[in-house]
Amino acid sequence: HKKNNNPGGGPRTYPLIGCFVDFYKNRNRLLDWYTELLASSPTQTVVVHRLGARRTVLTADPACVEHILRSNFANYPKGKPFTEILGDLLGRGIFNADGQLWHAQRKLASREFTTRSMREGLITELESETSVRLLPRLRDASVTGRHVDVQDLLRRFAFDVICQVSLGMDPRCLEGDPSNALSPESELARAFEVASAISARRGAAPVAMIWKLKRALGIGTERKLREAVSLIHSQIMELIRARKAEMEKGVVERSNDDFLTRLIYSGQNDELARDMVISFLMAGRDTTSAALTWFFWLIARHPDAEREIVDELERLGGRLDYHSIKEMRVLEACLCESMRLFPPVAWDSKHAAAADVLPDGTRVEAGDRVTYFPYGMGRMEKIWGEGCGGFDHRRWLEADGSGGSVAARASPYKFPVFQAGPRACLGKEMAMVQMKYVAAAMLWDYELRMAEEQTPVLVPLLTAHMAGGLPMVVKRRNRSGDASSQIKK
Ligand code: HEM
Repeated sequence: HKKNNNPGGGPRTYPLIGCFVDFYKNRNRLLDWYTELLASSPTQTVVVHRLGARRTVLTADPACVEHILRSNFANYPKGKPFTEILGDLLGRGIFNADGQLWHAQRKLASREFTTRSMREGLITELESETSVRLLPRLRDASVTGRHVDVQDLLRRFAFDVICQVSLGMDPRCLEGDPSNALSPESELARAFEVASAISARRGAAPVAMIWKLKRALGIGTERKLREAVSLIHSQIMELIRARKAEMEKGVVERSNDDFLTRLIYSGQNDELARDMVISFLMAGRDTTSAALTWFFWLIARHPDAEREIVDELERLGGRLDYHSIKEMRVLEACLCESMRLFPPVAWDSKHAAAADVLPDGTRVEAGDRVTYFPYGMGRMEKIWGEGCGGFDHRRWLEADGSGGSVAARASPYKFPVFQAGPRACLGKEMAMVQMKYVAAAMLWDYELRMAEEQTPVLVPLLTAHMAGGLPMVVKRRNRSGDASSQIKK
């Protein structure tokens, strides 16, 4: 049932029925199955036709990825099939917009990400969230011996931070006992959880008609989605109203660190401001926590790499200021290596506006879904060499000497975990700073080991979720010549 219908050495095509059977057989290991298909394709691209589903071109070829994301960017918008799926939650926000609407928001948001106040606001927020909430949790666990679900901890942490940075509001997800009821603010976190999980399931549904029908009838998961979205909308609108009132009273400064306040000052209409911050929350919420969850799992299995990270932190005097964070090269290499193997966004799709031919000869038809696949690319021997399925952070350090960023060392088209080209992730620098800060703070004081030997399963929801969480045992670290275990700021 598999035929190479491109005698010039182009990609294999997987036609209707055979593929459907294979798809069903591999439904619980789709990422690895697609990786195998791509590795055996002559050009690391495959075309998948599945009964009832849109024709999909899936590629792990850096030249094709560059073509889609940069050279012929205009032909590969997200497209209606994508924006429809997330539209109820994200509205017209940057994450879900194409064309002029996207371009205008991109310009506005890019300015925000380069401001010093954003950077300073982030570091201040990381300092307090880490010292007041995160580290005390680990200290308790090290004393009581209770296991900690590191994935849950990191997700709560990330939600608190992104809400502070984007909304100037603290949902207190990581506060108090984890078994306690959520604060009213973190009802927002729960609503986001529900809305993004149901939206992700819409994307994975074999036939779009079914969720559309359920939406029209207002039943089942679609009703839950509508309720969650309505809670998110009303909480953020309420926040906008309150912020405006504070502004009128002169209680809030124009230079406030959060994105929402600056959007209001710039004269955005309320609905667009709401949609923009929702996109930021979506983009910044589960991505860093997904990356760090897989990082901690890998590091627990590679004590040599962990030792090198801690040695580097000791050389930097345990400092966590912006400058020291930039200097953490071994840590950055370990983070890049774990994102190579477990990218937070495992795959990402565009929809072709017009017919096209990719650099490897694959023909694209108008309306095709065209997907680049960071998960498969990280495991392609043609890209990373033999044995690339294993963790080896040194591959990122070998070319060192330039003093530049470790992450910048691989072409973004070969390592598109933050996407690449005009629509590349706006939060990349912020994410790297945050992940380095959190990993350094945790590893400086604590050793984290698996509570039980497990081979975790990656569930590619909107981000790479670890099924069942990551239960870990926490032990206080004995550092060489350790006088003080406090983080210096
Ligand atoms: C490890 C962490 C992160 C990873 C791997 C990551 C990855 C990505 C990817 C793959 C995209 C493209 C998605 C698409 O177009 O479908 C994206 C877009 C975006 N990311 Fe990130 N991201 C991370 C963290 C963040 C953070 C912390 C923020 C801050 C709010 C952020 C803000 C954005 C924004 C605003 C976009 C939309 C850009 C546009 O459409 O022009 N990201 N990110």
